[in-house]
Amino acid sequence: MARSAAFPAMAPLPALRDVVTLLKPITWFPPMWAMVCGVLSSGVPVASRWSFLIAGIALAGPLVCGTSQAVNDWFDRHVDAINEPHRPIPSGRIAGRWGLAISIVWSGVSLLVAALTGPWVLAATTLGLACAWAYSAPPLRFKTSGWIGPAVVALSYEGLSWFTGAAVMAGALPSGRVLAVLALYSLGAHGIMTLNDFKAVVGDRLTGLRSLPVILGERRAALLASAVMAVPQGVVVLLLWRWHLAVPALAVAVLLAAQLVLMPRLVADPAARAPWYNATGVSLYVFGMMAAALGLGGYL
Ligand SMILES: C/C(=C\COP(=O)(O)OP(=O)(O)O)CCC[C@H](C)CCC[C@H](C)CCCC(C)C
Repeated sequence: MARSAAFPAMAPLPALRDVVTLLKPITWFPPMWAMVCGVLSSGVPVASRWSFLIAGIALAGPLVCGTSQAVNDWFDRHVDAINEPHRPIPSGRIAGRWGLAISIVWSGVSLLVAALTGPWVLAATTLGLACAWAYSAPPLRFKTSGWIGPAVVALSYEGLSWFTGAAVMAGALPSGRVLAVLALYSLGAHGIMTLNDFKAVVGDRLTGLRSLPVILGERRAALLASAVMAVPQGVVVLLLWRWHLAVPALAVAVLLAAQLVLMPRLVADPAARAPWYNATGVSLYVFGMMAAALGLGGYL
């Protein structure tokens, strides 16, 4: 008997190279960096907690962030067929339901590593995975909202990673100063996440995704994203200065001033220049995060 729809042929095993592409290593950097910022901002010597540091960085990057990318590509496979047809799932390199299977297995591996690392990390990982699935998967699919989607990513990428790094090192709730700075950088990251939406405006409009560039128009969304990135950093400068952390305050101020110089170029043509701004302005932003963390931890 020929294979029927009731007994479909098993899709071929994906190549390792395509699985790694699906997990998008380039996206792992922000949460790994935020985790390190959290660790340093706690002021607890890193040498005393090496094993946590390695597990925490692996969870923030390849494991939980990697899972979030696989989940996203699985549930976005129809829109990606328009916007990004070369990706592993729409191109057919990861065929059948392998995209979903990889998302589930990688979630399980993340939970296992987190459980072996400790209760704080397990709680943070569970929350991170819940955000990862809710961001892309129905019924919540937060990414369809231009406000809630970037907020969930910003809070989990920057805030949750920084919080976990600081909380585990200190073995307690981080200080009010650390919480204030991580909250401000999470808020600013909302603007960074909006930059990600300029490349997909056509497909998003066609498929009803209400990203900020779709609902506000590209120029107004770029202006808003610039303000959302800049204002929290300005508040960080004032707070650091108030706490007598003059060197980090000055460092963050100089890095912010350089971003303000770059922003008009972004606003002039956001669709074309968002990748350029990601490489320049956003890099300055993340160096500012590190300067603030080093200041809070007493290193600067
Ligand atoms: C998939 C994500 C962003 C990209 O979305 P978009 O649809 O615009 O994608 P494309 O441009 O590629 O089409 C990220 C979703 C992130 C998620 C909400 C949560 C991730 C959690 C963190 C990595 C936190 C880790 C915490 C740690 C303590 C374990």
